[in-house]
Amino acid sequence: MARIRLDHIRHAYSRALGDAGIYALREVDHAFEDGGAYALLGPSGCGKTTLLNIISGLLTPSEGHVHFDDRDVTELTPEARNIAQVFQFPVIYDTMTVRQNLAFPLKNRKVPAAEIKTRVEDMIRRIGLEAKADRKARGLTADEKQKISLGRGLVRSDVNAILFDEPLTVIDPHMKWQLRSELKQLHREFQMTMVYVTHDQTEALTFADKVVVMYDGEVVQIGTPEELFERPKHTFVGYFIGSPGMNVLPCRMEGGEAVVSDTRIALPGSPIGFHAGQTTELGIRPEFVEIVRGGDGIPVKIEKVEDVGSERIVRATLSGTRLSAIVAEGADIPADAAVRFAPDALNLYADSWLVERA
Ligand SMILES: Nc1ncnc2c1ncn2[C@@H]1O[C@H](COP(=O)(O)OP(=O)(O)OP(=O)(O)O)[C@@H](O)[C@H]1O
Repeated sequence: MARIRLDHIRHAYSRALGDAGIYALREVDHAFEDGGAYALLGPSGCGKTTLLNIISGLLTPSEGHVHFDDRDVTELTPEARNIAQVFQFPVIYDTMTVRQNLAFPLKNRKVPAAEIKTRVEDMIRRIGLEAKADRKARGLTADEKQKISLGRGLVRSDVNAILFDEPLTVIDPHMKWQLRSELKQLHREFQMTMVYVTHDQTEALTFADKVVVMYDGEVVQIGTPEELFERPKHTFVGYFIGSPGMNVLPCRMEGGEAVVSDTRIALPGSPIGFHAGQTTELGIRPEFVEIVRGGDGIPVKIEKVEDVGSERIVRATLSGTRLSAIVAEGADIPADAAVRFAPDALNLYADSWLVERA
């Protein structure tokens, strides 16, 4: 396994696009530590696949360098980089059996026969295909074929990293959870460097120790699921992670306090590093918005209340800005409602970036 360092990577898909300033990756400067489980998370088109293909060697970046440990691999082919890759759709040999498919990458690398047998049998069990081990892949379902693909990626122990590009898209929803747990287990046992691309936050947050959130060709935050939830570095992260996402309320700053709709809100600590002229916003997660009687907080207009199991989501507007609150089932929602915010859960943003506090 290896530490993967992306050194000032930029990528445009053609010279003309680059000349026009259209970059699929605008600037990525980041390291994936050896043995880490990372998810690359972001909306469609933000550059996740581009970044993954630059790591694997399917693409050469327009600018910057890729290092595996101390070695510059920017110009090396995927084979020479010794990477295992699992794509969205199965990449397997249809005429081989499940067992042969799994053994193939090991035979290719001249692994001793006894070791191949042990590894292949272990992998067959992990992907739950014991009953079909001697069946040709051709007759299997899309779901089962993708499990073989996953198995082929995971069966080798000598790879520098394993890269997954939305690998569970074709998997039946009830199997997704099981396979994700299996991946996590394998990571715990063998500490492989894994990079997992997804646009699904549940998938990212349950798989990864560190989530790399991408937006518009850039990495906007790298953090643990808790860090992304509690201190989103960019309003996009707050909005994208969580359900519903973080509320973002326009505010103006006066004497160190935020003013939202004529109500002054004291912020914990003193904001540092922002200056007058920047657009300021307050971020607050719906979990930390309390619904109170009018007069006890900032007045809001309740638009809708949704029941979601043991809690309710209150959709409201505050001076025209949409705001959500999560309240307990059976909690009082007065007609003349107002909101209060948990002070420690407030984050201030300037031009969409988190303002640190002293
Ligand atoms: N071969 C290509 N030629 C030109 N532009 C491309 C090419 N492949 C991707 N792009 C563009 O590069 C940007 C990033 O695409 P990329 O596929 O990396 O995003 P993504 O985050 O993986 O999206 P998705 O989740 O939809 O796969 C997009 O604007 C896309 O249209």
